[in-house]
Amino acid sequence: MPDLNTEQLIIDIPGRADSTALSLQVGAGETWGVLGPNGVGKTTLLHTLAGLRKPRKGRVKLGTAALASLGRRTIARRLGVVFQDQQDGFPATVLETALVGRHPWLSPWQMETAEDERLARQALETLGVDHLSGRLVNTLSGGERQRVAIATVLAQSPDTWLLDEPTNHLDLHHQVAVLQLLSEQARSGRSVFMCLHDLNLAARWCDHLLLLYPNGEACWGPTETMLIPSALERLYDQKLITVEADGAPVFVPVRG
Ligand SMILES: Nc1ncnc2c1ncn2[C@@H]1O[C@H](COP(=O)(O)OP(=O)(O)OP(=O)(O)O)[C@@H](O)[C@H]1O
Repeated sequence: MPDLNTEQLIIDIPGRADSTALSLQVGAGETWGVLGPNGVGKTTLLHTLAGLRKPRKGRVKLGTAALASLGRRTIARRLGVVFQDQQDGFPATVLETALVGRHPWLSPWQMETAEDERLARQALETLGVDHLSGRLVNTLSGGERQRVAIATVLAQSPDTWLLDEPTNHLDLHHQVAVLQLLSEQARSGRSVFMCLHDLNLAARWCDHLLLLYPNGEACWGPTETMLIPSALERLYDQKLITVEADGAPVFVPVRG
């Protein structure tokens, strides 16, 4: 039984014709990458999968249940979302922010317990931002904020992770550390579905890819079947050179 699936899903982008209907089955243990050029609808898709936007057609299901039939708390226990450039509504410390990840597991008006704090601190430590726990999030660097956002979802402990550009703002070491963490989450039976701009990171870390083309076409499947240089060149309107490194293809843009 896939954790997250879509049935003939068409996302709603105002003023744009219907794109290819997406019937995706994101299984437990799988890591999916969504690739496509700017403005193609990656974020809109992620928001639709999170239940934050209504599909134009079709539906999203969590397990056997239609997402639209589930309450926000149930969804929040099962789906964790890392948004692109998350803006904080009010000033909060790093620890308070990570504790928000525990809220779906509390009953209304219940205060966080010592165990919630332990889990939040542990998540901050995993992302290497525990030394910042007393700092206001709005004083952090872009990469530090991104790691706090990921730690918050780690503290939430959902079955399914949805991430919009999780490597944004991260240096190379932290990009790899975050992708490694997401792979470990998948290995422990969770599912991971993320938008990525870096084709090579996606090729290396994702076992499934969804390609969204500007003309509304889409295709998806196991990564090795999606890494066809001509298809990737058409995706980005960019000539590529393919080389092999560490037993896997690496795509380098042609200069000029
Ligand atoms: N509320 C809205 N009203 C009108 N158009 C919108 C709205 N929200 C998004 N769009 C448009 O929908 C399209 C898809 O946007 P989306 O953010 O999903 O793209 P994306 O693939 O994530 O892009 P990027 O790679 O630049 O992050 C864009 O052309 C965007 O301008």
